[in-house]
Amino acid sequence: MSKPSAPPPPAKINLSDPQIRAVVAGTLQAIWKYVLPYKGRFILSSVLGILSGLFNGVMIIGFQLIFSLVLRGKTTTLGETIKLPLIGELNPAEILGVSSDTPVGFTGVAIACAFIPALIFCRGFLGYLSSYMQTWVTSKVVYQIRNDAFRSIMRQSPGYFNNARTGELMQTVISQTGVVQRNAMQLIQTVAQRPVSIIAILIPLFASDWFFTLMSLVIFPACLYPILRLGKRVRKVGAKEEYDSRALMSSMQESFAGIRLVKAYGREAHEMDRFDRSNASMTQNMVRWGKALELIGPIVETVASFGIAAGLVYAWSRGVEAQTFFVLVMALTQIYPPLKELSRVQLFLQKTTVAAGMVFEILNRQPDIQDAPDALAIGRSSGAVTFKDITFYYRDKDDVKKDTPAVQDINLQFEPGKFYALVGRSGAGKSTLFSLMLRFYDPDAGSVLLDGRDIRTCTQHSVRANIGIVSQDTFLFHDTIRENIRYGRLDATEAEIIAAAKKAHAHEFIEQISNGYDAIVGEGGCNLSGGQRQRISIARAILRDSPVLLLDEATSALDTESEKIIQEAIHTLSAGKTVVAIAHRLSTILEADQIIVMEQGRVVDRGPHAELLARNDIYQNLYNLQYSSDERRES
Ligand SMILES: Nc1ncnc2c1ncn2[C@@H]1O[C@H](COP(=O)(O)OP(=O)(O)OP(=O)(O)O)[C@@H](O)[C@H]1O
Repeated sequence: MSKPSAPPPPAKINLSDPQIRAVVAGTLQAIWKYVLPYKGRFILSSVLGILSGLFNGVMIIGFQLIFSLVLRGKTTTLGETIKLPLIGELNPAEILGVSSDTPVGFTGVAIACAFIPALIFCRGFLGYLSSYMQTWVTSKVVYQIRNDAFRSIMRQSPGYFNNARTGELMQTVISQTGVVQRNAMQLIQTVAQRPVSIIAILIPLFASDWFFTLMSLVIFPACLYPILRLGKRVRKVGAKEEYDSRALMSSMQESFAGIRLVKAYGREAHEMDRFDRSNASMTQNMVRWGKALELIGPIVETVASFGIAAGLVYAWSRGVEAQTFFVLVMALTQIYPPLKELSRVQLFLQKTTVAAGMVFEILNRQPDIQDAPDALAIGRSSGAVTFKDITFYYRDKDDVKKDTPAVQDINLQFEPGKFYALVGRSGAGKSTLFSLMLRFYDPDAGSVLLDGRDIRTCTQHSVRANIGIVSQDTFLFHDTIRENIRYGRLDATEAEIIAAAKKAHAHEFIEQISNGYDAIVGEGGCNLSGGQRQRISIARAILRDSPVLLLDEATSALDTESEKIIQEAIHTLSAGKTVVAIAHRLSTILEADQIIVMEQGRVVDRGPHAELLARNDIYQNLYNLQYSSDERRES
């Protein structure tokens, strides 16, 4: 197992670079497409957010009014005018229609003070509604993105999975979409609401005392320098975290998938070390990211506090009233959180872009094999398969052809209902012919025909519906035996499933194990023997009942009893079908209507066993190496 090789972290995001700006804009546009179906709620959440931002201004004016009524001392009367930002002078006695010498009194103070929780509640409730709506929208968006990402991966042709790492794909679908959600939401809140909050606070502040406000805010540019420097560090580490978590997921997935190998070789400690290295690196980066991110806040606040200290000196020199100063300072502290968040916009943008980049790379990836626009959905074929002048090269992950073709100049005709055995040394190209027949790859030259029709002109689904496969590496899902058999035809009835199991000689052993058809087979079918797994996969293929059957015989010899049962099951399965078998058993070869001998990607001979044995050196060698022991065993 190699070290996880996730792609290197993307280059840092510098928004002054037009190319990067285009990438960021593209990413946001792509996300926006997903938001569009929920634009009503999205707009509502933004409006609520803006309202809660605007409410900050109302709160400041309200507080100024309350403090003026309460903090002027016990002798204050309702007739004393109060100066409010934006509104100007106001006489409470006139408004309330009472005499100007009416004292504010305890009742007045109590009523005024009761407005404080009311104002705070209103702002909080508006904020809550807006956040809830945003969570709703972003959750729906991420739900859709996650589904589409999984669909896009499932649509990819098998060649893609030769180079992709399962753990990385899983991490992208699950974690990166989560990162997109969290950061995109933060981004929306920050960009849509925070400026409104800041402006809503600034307006009454300037109206109240423009000089004081201006002086207090002058120091903010001074904050920018350390923030920019820190932002740079965070960006670097933030990008690496995504890379690390992909490596971690990959390492974990490989350890679990290969658990039997790990145990058999006693490599638990080695795997733990491997995991620990990735985990330690990720943790270290997360701590660094958190440290840098959290430092930004205190730095902003510390620098801003100098402004407050200077403001106090100014208030003393200008004789600003205590209540006015109190409200001014309170309002200024209200500005800092949204300003702090605004200073993080670039960081959230960075994280969103990096994560969304990975997700959209999967979403936008076109499968190598696609149905033609006018592809025909064919029905049940007669089972005639033709390979016409086929040459095919495998490609590496950069889509570069290998030097030598896997198969070359292949001309074969498989007639309906006949049985063909493919023989040849390892690497001769037998499995590649199966892959081409299933259209896992398109040939570089020539064509595969089903009932005389080029399979590239048919939908992949309809072609594959005509082909069944029983392979030596039987895959069973971690589910019941029943569901594993039903996978061959999802609408099969219970009776059909049992009938298929009977034909596959699986019914007897299924009945004997506890829970029968409801027994869980374990991951990859680990609760069953190799022979039992084979029989379930044969039952699945029987249920599929396709006119063409591809058989990849197990290389490892099963015990004679199991082998006999499986042979019988395959016999039943093969009846009336075109069968192409990669033969590892002499009995299969002897039964074949035609044996096809392959060598280095070419068909070098074909014919019945006796003829080939008499005339073909390659076949003789193969026979002596591979099959003569079967003959001895059988005799
Ligand atoms: N996914 C792949 N990517 C690149 N090369 C491949 C791939 N699969 C097979 N090959 C190469 O193509 C050639 C034919 O391989 P193929 O698997 O078809 O042989 P085979 O006859 O089925 O062998 P075996 O009996 O061992 O399964 C070999 O040289 C092999 O290395």
